[in-house]
Amino acid sequence: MSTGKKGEPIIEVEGIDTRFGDNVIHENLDLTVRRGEVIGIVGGSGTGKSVLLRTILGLKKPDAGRIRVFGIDFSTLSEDERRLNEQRWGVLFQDGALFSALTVAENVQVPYREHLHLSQELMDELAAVKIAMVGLKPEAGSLYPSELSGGMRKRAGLARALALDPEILFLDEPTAGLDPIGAAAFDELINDLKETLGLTVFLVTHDLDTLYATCDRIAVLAEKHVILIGTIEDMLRSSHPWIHEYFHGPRARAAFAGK
Ligand SMILES: Nc1ncnc2c1ncn2[C@@H]1O[C@H](COP(=O)(O)OP(=O)(O)OP(=O)(O)O)[C@@H](O)[C@H]1O
Repeated sequence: MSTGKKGEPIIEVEGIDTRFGDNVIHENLDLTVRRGEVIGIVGGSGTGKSVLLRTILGLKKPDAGRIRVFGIDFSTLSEDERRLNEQRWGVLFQDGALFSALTVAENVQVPYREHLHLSQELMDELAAVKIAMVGLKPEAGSLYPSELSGGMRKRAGLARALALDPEILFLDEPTAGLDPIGAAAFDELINDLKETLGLTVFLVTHDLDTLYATCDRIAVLAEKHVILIGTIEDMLRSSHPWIHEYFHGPRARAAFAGK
């Protein structure tokens, strides 16, 4: 569901500092994400990609600076207003974070139970739609997470992230642990969802194929802030040592070969 204009700022991070004790993760970090784009967040291990995602979601409070999502500074909202607006985004954490004691359909229904008052029949119908939307067969709804492959678990997690028709989808390493065919299928799914639902996608990834296949823009985290934001072409032109190594290294050449 898209309620704003494509291209308008949907996530605005202004001058944030983030610390754990003396460990400074972000310093004066700026980032603007536009409605309707898929933005890939890349950077070396430990540069604070996941922490940035968690900070935008309000799970970690920045030590300085301001964050607005949908034009709203969530830190100024009451608990009720915050919960209401949080329904406007969906999150797929790295491990899928499914409840192991619940079936796929029950997992997808968790946000309905949490935020809405719907009949069981309606929740079953809505969950079936989301399960179909992520390319799982209807039978998958009655399976438990332990009965799913890694790729199916990611899709099930995605179905739950999409349960409340979010405007923004946050994905943390969605293709990690998938084989190349499963990862490519997941990339295609992200593109389909972006096209059909007009979603904005905030994607933390190391996967060069995913970057190439799905991202409109890429933001590179290094030296405690976003050092470059732009298209793949902008990345390829950069002479920054890490960016050059990452986008011109042997794995990059393989990912971009023939494209
Ligand atoms: N809860 C926490 N308490 C203390 N330090 C933390 C916590 N979470 C993250 N950190 C530290 O923040 C830094 C950035 O971590 P983060 O997980 O964001 O990195 P990343 O860029 O996502 O790395 P990777 O690519 O390896 O997943 C690391 O030095 C990490 O040790």
